[in-house]
Amino acid sequence: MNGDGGAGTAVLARGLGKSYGAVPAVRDLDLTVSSGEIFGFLGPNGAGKSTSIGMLSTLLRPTAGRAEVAGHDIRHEPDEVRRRIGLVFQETTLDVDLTAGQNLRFHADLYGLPRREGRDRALTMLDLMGLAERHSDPVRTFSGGMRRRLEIARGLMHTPRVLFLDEPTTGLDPQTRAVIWEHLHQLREEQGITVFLSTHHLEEAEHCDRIVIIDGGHLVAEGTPSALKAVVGADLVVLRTGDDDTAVRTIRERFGLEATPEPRGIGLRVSDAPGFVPRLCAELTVPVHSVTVTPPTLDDVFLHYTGRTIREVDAGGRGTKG
Ligand SMILES: Nc1ncnc2c1ncn2[C@@H]1O[C@H](COP(=O)(O)OP(=O)(O)OP(=O)(O)O)[C@@H](O)[C@H]1O
Repeated sequence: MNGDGGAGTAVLARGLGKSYGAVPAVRDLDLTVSSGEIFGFLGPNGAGKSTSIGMLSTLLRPTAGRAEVAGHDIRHEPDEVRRRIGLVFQETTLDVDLTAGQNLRFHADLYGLPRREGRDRALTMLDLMGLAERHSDPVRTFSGGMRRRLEIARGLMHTPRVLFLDEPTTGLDPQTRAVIWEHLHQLREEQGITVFLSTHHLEEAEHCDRIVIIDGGHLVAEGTPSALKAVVGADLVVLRTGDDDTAVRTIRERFGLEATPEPRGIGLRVSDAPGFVPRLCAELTVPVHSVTVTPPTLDDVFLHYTGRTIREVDAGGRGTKG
């Protein structure tokens, strides 16, 4: 290891940034990712996720700061970094006229793997990604999920220490996403590889050991998904009653809490919903048709730090705060 990250550090960034002309896309990024972690970059469209992965994978030149990946400096030792990383992009880069095995062997040739080693590694990686029996089939016959798994298999051909995945399950249905995640978890177990991914899917971020939340090029929060949600701390309780006005008044008078209108009733945030709901129901004098308790989500965390939800930002285009 060349820098101050230590032997167990896979990715280290200090003050890393990139501007496109006068437009800052990523600002002052500090990161430490441990070897073997599944680490996620969560943020809405335009937050700076692809730019960050581009810099760490040596495809984009930073305009500020420094970073090391697998122990090598991204600016001064880009070849050393490239040898040790795998990359899976948002857009497919497979040759659909070739078979799965040919796509992988082509990659092995690019990395100078001996023929036999390339063939063996291709079989092992196809097996790991659940594609062994499709080895000799042309990629044009593959579903979207199979293509994505094949791209991951290809990214692993040269035994990288860090695998970068830019939005690995975008455009795939929930069931296919779940299959890909099974394979990513298995990959980490069996190969001890560091997985570094970007996503704007909240469910995807939940799979990560640790995430950073990025917005407008800034890191706004960092931690395990559960620790981040614990900061928000409060469950959402939604009530559907026979008389919402009376219910709101009772909640204010008895508990000093302010319930607000929700799409399906009235809602309030409390830190211990399982303990609170029975007391609430005992105090209410109006009919209660339903009570729903929702623990905090990562979108609540995003809202907590930025004042907007990821869904809102994505729906409104490439917005940034302010
Ligand atoms: N080549 C470029 N030239 C100018 N501006 C760019 C370029 N690439 C990205 N940007 C801008 O930099 C900011 C960050 O973009 P980036 O693609 O890194 O975000 P992202 O979080 O990956 O979003 P997405 O998921 O939509 O790709 C955005 O405001 C974007 O418009």
